[in-house]
Amino acid sequence: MTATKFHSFSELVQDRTESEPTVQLPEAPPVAPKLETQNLSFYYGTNQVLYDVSMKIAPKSVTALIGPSGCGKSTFLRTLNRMNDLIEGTHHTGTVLLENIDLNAPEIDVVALRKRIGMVFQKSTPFPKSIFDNVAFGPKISGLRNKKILAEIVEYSLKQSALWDEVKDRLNDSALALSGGQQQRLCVARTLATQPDVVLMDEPASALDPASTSRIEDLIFELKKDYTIVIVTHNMQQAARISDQTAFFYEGHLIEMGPTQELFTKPREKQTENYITGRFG
Ligand SMILES: Nc1ncnc2c1ncn2[C@@H]1O[C@H](COP(=O)(O)OP(=O)(O)OP(=O)(O)O)[C@@H](O)[C@H]1O
Repeated sequence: MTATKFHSFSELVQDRTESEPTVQLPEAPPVAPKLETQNLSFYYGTNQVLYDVSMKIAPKSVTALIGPSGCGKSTFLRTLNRMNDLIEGTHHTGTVLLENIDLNAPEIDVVALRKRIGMVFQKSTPFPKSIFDNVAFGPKISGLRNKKILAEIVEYSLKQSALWDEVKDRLNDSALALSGGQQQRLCVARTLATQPDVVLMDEPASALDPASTSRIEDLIFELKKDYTIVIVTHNMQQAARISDQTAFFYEGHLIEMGPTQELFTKPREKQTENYITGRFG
């Protein structure tokens, strides 16, 4: 009887590689980014506030932008749907791409662009109109007049923004009678009514009480099934709770970006670590 020869694990691996050619599994195809910035710099007059920011944002994900006050998070967010165009004396260098299309190319229709990349602001700003008319506003100014379709869009958008059950019996009441948290969800509905693929949110919960904040966070989590979401937040716990990836900005530079859990537990850069451990900011 021949004695069995025991191998160490590394020998076994070696034996195997020597005797059989290894089969390379094909790599999973990379997901094309929904949005991408390449070497994006931004200036208010001569004041440069973003420096060579290159970022890729995956579709149907939540990306949180964090960093101390004044580091350029909101400015960066606004470059993603050209909201900065509305501020006089600004300019940028570098490129912003939506599905590989240059957003700043001369042929881009900015109004159409802002429908595809909608925005929700820090303070909810419903119009002094009915709940229905607030949500129907975008489709109406796009020329939609069919009442049945408008009603469907309003219902769909209010359902997606988790407000429908609370308002379905009073769609003709003034939007200004809603609570702060409801008004913010109404503003989300108003944005969704224009059927965007991307929703940008600039501190959407900062003016809300904890219960309303939690509803907005749940809503963001639900919305990422259908939309790509980029959110500016001062609240690191919020970023950790709701985002798939987090980007840390400091003094206009993108210091680090990665999967949220990794960035919060194993930051690669010292500045990120100092910020998330509360040493500054
Ligand atoms: N409209 C503007 N005109 C001139 N400078 C501006 C304007 N908006 C922002 N800035 C400047 O650009 C820099 C970045 O501001 P930004 O608001 O993008 O930062 P932030 O990280 O979002 O800050 P915060 O967290 O306080 O909102 C700051 O120095 C700010 O003063």
